[in-house]
Amino acid sequence: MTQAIVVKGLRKKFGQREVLHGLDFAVEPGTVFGVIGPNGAGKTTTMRCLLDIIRPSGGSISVLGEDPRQGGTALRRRIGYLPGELHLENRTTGRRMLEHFAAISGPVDERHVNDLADRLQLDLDRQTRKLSKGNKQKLGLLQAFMHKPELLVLDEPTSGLDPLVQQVFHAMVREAVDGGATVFLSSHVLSEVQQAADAVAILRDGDIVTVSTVEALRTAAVRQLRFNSIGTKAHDVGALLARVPGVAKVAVRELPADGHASGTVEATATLSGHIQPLVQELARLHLTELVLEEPDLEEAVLTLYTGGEAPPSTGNTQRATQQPEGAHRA
Ligand SMILES: Nc1ncnc2c1ncn2[C@@H]1O[C@H](COP(=O)(O)OP(=O)(O)OP(=O)(O)O)[C@@H](O)[C@H]1O
Repeated sequence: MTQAIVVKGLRKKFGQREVLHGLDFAVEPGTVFGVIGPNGAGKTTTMRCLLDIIRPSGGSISVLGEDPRQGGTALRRRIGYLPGELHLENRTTGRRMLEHFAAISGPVDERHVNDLADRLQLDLDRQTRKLSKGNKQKLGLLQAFMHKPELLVLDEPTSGLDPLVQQVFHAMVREAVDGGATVFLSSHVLSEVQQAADAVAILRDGDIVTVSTVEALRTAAVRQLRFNSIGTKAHDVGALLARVPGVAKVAVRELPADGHASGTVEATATLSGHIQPLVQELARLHLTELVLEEPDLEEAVLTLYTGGEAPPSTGNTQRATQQPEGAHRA
């Protein structure tokens, strides 16, 4: 099947300043692809190129099998777009505004619009100028989803939404994907995309640092490990931990007898990578306590933003994108 989006060597200059330095990525149809990166990384610029709102300075783009520069209105109708900053006409209602968008985007089932408005708890008959930031965002989402497009391009879709409405949004994304649509969304925080995305591209200063699954990020992230064991010398526990791949910062000590079984050894360490080798080694010990914390994915991504080592890319991703050659820059 044709990939929903293929981007090769995408460059964009504003004046003399290049802000996208040759992006490569591909998005499989029927998947959710998240782009995360700090402010100014180039997420919005990439999306605008996909929609032919701005023209690339180099490279090639294919969206739903077409060059956006050639696709015109027919291609645009197949796409639902939520811009980062939605400009609303002030003297109108949400409903009027949606009618105006529907005239551009093609036939829209009114019952579907009302259903989405109900789920998002959005009053379509209010004046748009009276809408709060969150309600404006809901209106933006509604205009992106209402014509059931094949591709949704969503710039920071959960921005300004409260947690309950974010859940509604995630359900809408799942339903769209179940119906065969592809979703390309951006965020500056991982927690917003990790729930929805099959694959995540991390963008930093106009370069893709890595394309990875959330699962791969989780595996690469650092977890804190702490356990107590009895019947083994501290030295032996230290030696055992040293054999486990991905274990670092090992500290072992024998605890004083008060409050603990005599000969209790406390160990702390960090683990990055797979858990199984650690579990195998720990099975040799007599543990009385064990804590392996959830990995801090935000921390893992921050490391990538600031120039740390990239996690393994998704050569093995089934539903999501392949790692295109040249896209990996550690
Ligand atoms: N029209 C423009 N003219 C000049 N520079 C621009 C223009 N649009 C974007 N830029 C610059 O391009 C870079 C990337 O901006 P972009 O808006 O794509 O980043 P972003 O990742 O979407 O960030 P944010 O989360 O803040 O929206 C920034 O340095 C920005 O200042």
